[in-house]
Amino acid sequence: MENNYVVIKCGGSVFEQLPHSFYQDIVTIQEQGEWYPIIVHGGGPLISKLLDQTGVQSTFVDGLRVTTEEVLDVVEMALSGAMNKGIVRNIAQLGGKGLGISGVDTQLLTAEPVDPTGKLGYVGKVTEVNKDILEQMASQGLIPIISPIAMDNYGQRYNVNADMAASSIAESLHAKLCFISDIDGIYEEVNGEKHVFHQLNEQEITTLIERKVISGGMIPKVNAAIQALKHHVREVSIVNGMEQNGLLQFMQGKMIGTRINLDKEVKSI
Ligand SMILES: Nc1ncnc2c1ncn2[C@@H]1O[C@H](COP(=O)(O)OP(=O)(O)O)[C@@H](O)[C@H]1O
Ligand SMILES: CC(=O)N[C@@H](CCC(=O)OP(=O)(O)O)C(=O)O
Repeated sequence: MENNYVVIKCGGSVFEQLPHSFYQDIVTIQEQGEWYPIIVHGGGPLISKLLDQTGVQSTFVDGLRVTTEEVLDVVEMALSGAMNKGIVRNIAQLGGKGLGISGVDTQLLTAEPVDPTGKLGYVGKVTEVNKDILEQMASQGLIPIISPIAMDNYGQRYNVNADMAASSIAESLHAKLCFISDIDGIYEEVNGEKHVFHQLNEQEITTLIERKVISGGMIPKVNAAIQALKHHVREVSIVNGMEQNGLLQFMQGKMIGTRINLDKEVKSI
């Protein structure tokens, strides 16, 4: 029988504001034993801050950071260093056993360039996940905390968007996937007021991207969600990390944030 995994993607947008209860929810899920939590984190704002401090400009194409070797150094330092170990510490303070690794360790994530013409530089997309190592960690009561740096077979590093890394990992484990971000869900502004969509399907998402209602960092997130649902991921939602017990509500199947579906109907899981 297949194990039950939940991949929790923790966005850099919300990292600084995450309440204590967010980490407690993860430790609780792990202790209850029915689901194995796996954390994948971003850290876009920290990378941008460090690049600013070193005088290197960041440019984004459809939410993906154009990445030179110089940018890669900063990305790896920020993600596999400060961000990763910060989350490990927060989990440890609650008695959880977080093990922080990047996609480079144990060749967890193999990647190739997203854009073969080279316009995005060293931005990778995951071609293979070494899921055995995640299964071993989970079975030993460890919570994997993954920084989305990947490597190809020649040792070249890649900067992988954390939403895309989370979706590839969730696909390999046929997991549930929860994107923790800084918004109550995908919204549209109508007369200056934010209207949150509780559910969206692929067609609706395509229209919202064309209408530029969905933009920036939300583009890789929704594309990763759709990709995941097409490849064995059981359920995908975008949830505000500041929502008290938002993650537990997601696990209980409650309607929270924006639930993404391939078609109109919500499938029963
Ligand atoms: N339609 C939309 N609904 C909600 N957020 C959106 C939308 N379009 C763009 N965004 C932006 O996407 C951001 C979340 O993506 P991102 O900054 O990559 O966050 P994270 O670090 O959590 O992955 C929101 O803070 C918001 O600025
Ligand atoms: C290729 C690419 O864009 N990589 C991202 C990796 C970090 C990330 O995805 O962080 P968030 O989850 O906070 O957005 C970046 O360089 O910002």
